Amino acid sequence: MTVNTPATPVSKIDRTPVSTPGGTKVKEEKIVVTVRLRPLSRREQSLKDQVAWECIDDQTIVFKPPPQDRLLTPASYTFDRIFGPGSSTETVYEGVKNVVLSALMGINATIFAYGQTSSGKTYTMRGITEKAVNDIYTHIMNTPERDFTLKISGMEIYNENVRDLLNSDSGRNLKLLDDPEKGTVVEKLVEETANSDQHLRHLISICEAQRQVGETALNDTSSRSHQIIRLNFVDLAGSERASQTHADGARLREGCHINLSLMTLTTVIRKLSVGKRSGHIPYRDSKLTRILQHSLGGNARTAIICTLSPALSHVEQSRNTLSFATRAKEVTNSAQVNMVVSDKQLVIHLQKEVARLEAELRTPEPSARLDSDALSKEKDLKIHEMEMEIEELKRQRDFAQSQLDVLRRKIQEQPACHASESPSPVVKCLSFSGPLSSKLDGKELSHRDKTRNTTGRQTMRQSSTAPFTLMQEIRKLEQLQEQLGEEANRALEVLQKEVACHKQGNQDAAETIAKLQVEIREMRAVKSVAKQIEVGDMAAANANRSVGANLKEEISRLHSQGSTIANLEEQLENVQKSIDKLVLSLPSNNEQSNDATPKSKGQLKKKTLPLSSSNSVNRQNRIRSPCSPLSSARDVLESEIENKAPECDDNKPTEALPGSEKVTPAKSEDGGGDITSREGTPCHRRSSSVNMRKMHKMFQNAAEENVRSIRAYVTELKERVAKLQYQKQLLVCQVLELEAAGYDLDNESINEQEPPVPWNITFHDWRQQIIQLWDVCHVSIIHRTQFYLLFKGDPADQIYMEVELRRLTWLQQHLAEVGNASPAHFGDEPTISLSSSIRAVKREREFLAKRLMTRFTSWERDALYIKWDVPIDGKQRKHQFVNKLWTDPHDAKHVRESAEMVAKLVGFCEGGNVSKEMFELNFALPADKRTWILGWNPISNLLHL
Ligand SMILES: Nc1ncnc2c1ncn2[C@@H]1O[C@H](COP(=O)(O)OP(=O)(O)OP(=O)(O)O)[C@@H](O)[C@H]1O
Repeated sequence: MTVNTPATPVSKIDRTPVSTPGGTKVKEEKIVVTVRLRPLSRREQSLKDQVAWECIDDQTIVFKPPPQDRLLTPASYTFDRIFGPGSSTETVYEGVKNVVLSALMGINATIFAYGQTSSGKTYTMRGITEKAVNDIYTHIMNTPERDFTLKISGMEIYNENVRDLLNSDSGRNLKLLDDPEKGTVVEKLVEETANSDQHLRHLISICEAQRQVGETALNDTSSRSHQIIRLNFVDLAGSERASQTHADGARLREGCHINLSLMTLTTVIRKLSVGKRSGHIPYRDSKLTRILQHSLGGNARTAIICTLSPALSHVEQSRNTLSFATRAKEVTNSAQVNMVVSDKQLVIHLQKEVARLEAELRTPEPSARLDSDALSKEKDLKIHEMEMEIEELKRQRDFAQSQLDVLRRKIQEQPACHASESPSPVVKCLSFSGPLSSKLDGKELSHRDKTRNTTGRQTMRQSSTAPFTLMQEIRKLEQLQEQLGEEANRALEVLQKEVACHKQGNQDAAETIAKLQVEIREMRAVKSVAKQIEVGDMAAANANRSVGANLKEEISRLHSQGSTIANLEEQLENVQKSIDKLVLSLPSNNEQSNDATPKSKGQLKKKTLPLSSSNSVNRQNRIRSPCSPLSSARDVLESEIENKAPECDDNKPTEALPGSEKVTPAKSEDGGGDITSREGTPCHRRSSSVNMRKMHKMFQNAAEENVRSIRAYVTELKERVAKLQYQKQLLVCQVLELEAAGYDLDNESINEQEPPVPWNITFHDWRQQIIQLWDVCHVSIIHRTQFYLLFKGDPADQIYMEVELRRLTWLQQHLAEVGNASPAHFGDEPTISLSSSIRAVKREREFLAKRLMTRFTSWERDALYIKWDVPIDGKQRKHQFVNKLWTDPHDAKHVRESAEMVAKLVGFCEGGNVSKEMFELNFALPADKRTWILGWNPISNLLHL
């Protein structure tokens, strides 16, 4: 519920304090956070769910796990007020009443309910609204000396579209505009004047009736949109898990939007809770946070009512809600009295304002200077914002990764039979089937190695999960993938708008733009196909069939999706290329230099480099996703190995970029032409002193800059989609291996599992196996070097280690089968034989010998020969030297030193400029033997050996 004081725009008062009877003192205060625990619902009771929460006093709520759930730890939380299952809505209202009533003193006030679906938000907000209307009208009646005009507007945000609840004819997607005076406004939103409390109630009931409501498994009348009644009453849609709501089709899509905007709300709250050092606050990432901006850390008093279900089955969601509430407690708002002025005061104030504007018009120069200062500040701000955005993206990625690790650990700790409802982590399990040859090319794995191998495999098999857990994993990953898809769509929408802006007055780029638009359209088409497949199949999988049968279906379904997703990646790649081309072809790059100090040719060239907002982003742009058939990693590797000057110089200062001077383009939500300012930036006064030409140029620069940031975003998305796809593939392989190992997929019973082996032990075990397999399979020594230096035991690397071990084991088996026979063929492509591998390694050594001559001085070489026991007067010492590298897999020191030496020779910096993701993991199912054998990028090809 948000109550804005009518009449004077808030932002104006923010900038220009006037003396008012209430004063303009800014009062800093924390958001009021209360929690309401509802009783067990009938549905929960019928499912024999248990109460897991207890309100031990007015401010403390405690999680009490039932005795049988020993793994769950008790926890206690404290808030401004806690309302137990027996509390009436009237009592809950008392907890927030002060905030509501402050609206009558001229202060913006917002009350909103937050909680998972079916936790009681609508139930609570209805009551709060009713009570607030009563109190507001009581106050109006008791203050006859003043005239009150009460206006009401109602909107809902449904699937990121804003809809007017009081005017159903206004269309399904109202635009959000950045009004320099009022902040974010919803275009064409109807404001009705309420004549009486009855009329107000009637208008509120119209809003209620218009709102999107749908049935889910958890709530028969689940709100599918966020409702904001500006008077205003905010009722958010609840966060939800598809696994629990059994949502599919439209419901699932709604759920994604709901979760996305709630995620942004959470991010905003989290950042605000850290205080000033949190930097950029991503209000603009969702319409909900954009509209509620004033209520979140701004000029408003805000109360949040967090609603909880007491059920044990929802404990995780309840904990999330409470952690949101804990963060929210730390957020400080700066509420101030907006406007309680008499007409006389208003006239005086307006006269002063007119005088000030007249003075400004008479002296245009200083004001122009002011503008330019403001612009330069904005430029810095924009750069800072972008850096923060990148930080945030990285944080999200790391967070996802750490979540994955936590889940992994959890599943290892839990007996698999507990995994039925809770989300299951991706469990890495390897179980090898089929006979493995231990004899290759005269090299035998020692008895110790064989034992170790067996132990390792047993360990991996013990950590195998039950099939149904794997299936849940697949589902979860698919949901994540769909969310990413939605994000990609949003990025593309923004991109399309930017492209539309470029169209004007940028004829050279017209062709590229047209192509880009076609690509964007195509990409959307691909995505929707992918989505249809997913949604349709998820519904099918919901049928109550045996887990084994479902798993098999999942596998064939994932197979059928493979090409669609590859297509999607390809399209993303194309979009990215076109953006690059577009940026390169922008005429303003040259125009801008006319304005500034003349620059050298080299500097001008740098200006056309694609995207250089940060080193890491640039690097990502050069990275191909791990499981993609396309690879730009190849380019990276080439440039690094050959020490070519890279095309993009990450370290160049951003001053070289066009568009670093910042004014956010004047545009509305759909790319229209209003002149606007960005949130958090000072508003621009319209003044005759503004140099239109300069403005135009700045707008164009800002638009270009946006295109660049979108490009970075697309890159990030691409990487995330790829990783997800990769994890999915891994799961499928696990299922196949379970099957191959004779696991009865139709039988859900799970063998007793032994305690999990700590990752560091597993890591050393796997790495040793990998090193030995490299040796017996004669794997590229450059590849060994890269791999060895990159993967040093970080739990996040488990997936790479696993794939490598899996691939090498297969390769070992394959080489044992083909032996020294001439290369077998799969289709038209020759595959690897032992002799071809040996030849390839030999060529690599020759290449390294050459590098030895160019990379080291003769003095350094002599020192190396002594260290590596190469006779000082021997022949072909360089060859003798390189032939000693990577020859003893059992000597850890030798392995490490070999890796370091090869890294120096080829120019890899340890842990530095080589990214893990650059490994082109053509992770294919064992059935597709060709790609499986080729596995990692055949590095010798890159070196043209
Ligand atoms: N405090 C309460 N006491 C009794 N019943 C409640 C309480 N809170 C909620 N309920 C009941 O629980 C059900 C779900 O509540 P409600 O629709 O308000 O949830 P919600 O959080 O708004 O869900 P959604 O996000 O799906 O819209 C309703 O039937 C409602 O009547």
